[in-house]
Amino acid sequence: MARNIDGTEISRVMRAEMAQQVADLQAQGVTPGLSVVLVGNNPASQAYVSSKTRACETLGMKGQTLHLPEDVSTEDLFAAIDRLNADASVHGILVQLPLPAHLPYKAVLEHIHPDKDVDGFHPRNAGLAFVGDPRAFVPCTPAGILEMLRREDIPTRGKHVVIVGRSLIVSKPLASLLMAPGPDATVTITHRHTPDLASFTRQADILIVAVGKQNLITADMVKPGVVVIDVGQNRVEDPGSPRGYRMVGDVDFDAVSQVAQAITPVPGGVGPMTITMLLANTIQSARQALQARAP
Ligand SMILES: Nc1nc2c(c(=O)[nH]1)N[C@@H](CN(C=O)c1ccc(C(=O)N[C@@H](CCC(=O)O)C(=O)O)cc1)CN2
Repeated sequence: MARNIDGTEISRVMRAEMAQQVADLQAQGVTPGLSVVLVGNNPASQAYVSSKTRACETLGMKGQTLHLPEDVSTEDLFAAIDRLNADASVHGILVQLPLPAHLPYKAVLEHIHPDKDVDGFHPRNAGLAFVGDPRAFVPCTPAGILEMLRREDIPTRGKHVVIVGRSLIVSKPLASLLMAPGPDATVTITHRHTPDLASFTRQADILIVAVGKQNLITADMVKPGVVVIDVGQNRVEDPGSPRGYRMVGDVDFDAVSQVAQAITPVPGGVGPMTITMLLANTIQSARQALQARAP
């Protein structure tokens, strides 16, 4: 039976460490500030955004939401981002995704000043992360997965990591981080056009699944002793639960737990780590702003 990798508990420990880092910055006259831009009324996005600003406040950071209407124009959104780019009290800016279809999301993400891009989605940060430059803001979900593996003493050196999914915000940065010196993993990326997916997933020492499809990975698709990281966030109707739905990942958790060595649950695995790493990136940004101010 697999042991659970508890992202909520790892986050609790990390956030306690970060509260001290925030206090140290405040003693030097800087309170790390995060601004989250939310466009429209997507209920899941609203929930994630309020988790982010609440988490900031719990640590003594400033967390604010800029809520714009669903039909905001690209020009008005750019103008709002410009104001945040110019505001010295704002160290981190993020635009909550997904955006309404009329907005050009890549151009929007590129509009955020790279020094405040705590999501790490700006091409400058993606490039810096790709070449292993420590100034890069690393996207929060990949950074959180690496931190979980490190804190759980799960070795990556020489291990075969198979990633299912090829997204720009999770899989691609994760692959480059894992194959870098330090983690030293051998990485395979698979995606929807990979024939015979199971022939790849069965080779994995560490299997990372980031697709958004419930029960994509079943017990017969993994080898005994694998470590499974489930990035999926899928809503399943459940009239018996208080919200009328529950969250599940991409992995058939109960069945795969019988075979795996360790596994992240959904909820309570990768999700909380995403927000924790966002706090870490905002603190890093505030520190860099302070250093830039020094004579
Ligand atoms: N600008 C961004 N947009 C989006 C990102 C992102 O990193 N930056 N990621 C996702 C959403 N997301 C954060 O924004 C996020 C998703 C899920 C969780 C989480 O903790 N999930 C819980 C379950 C939630 C529930 O029960 O409703 C869990 O897994 O325990 C955190 C953050 C897309 N957009």
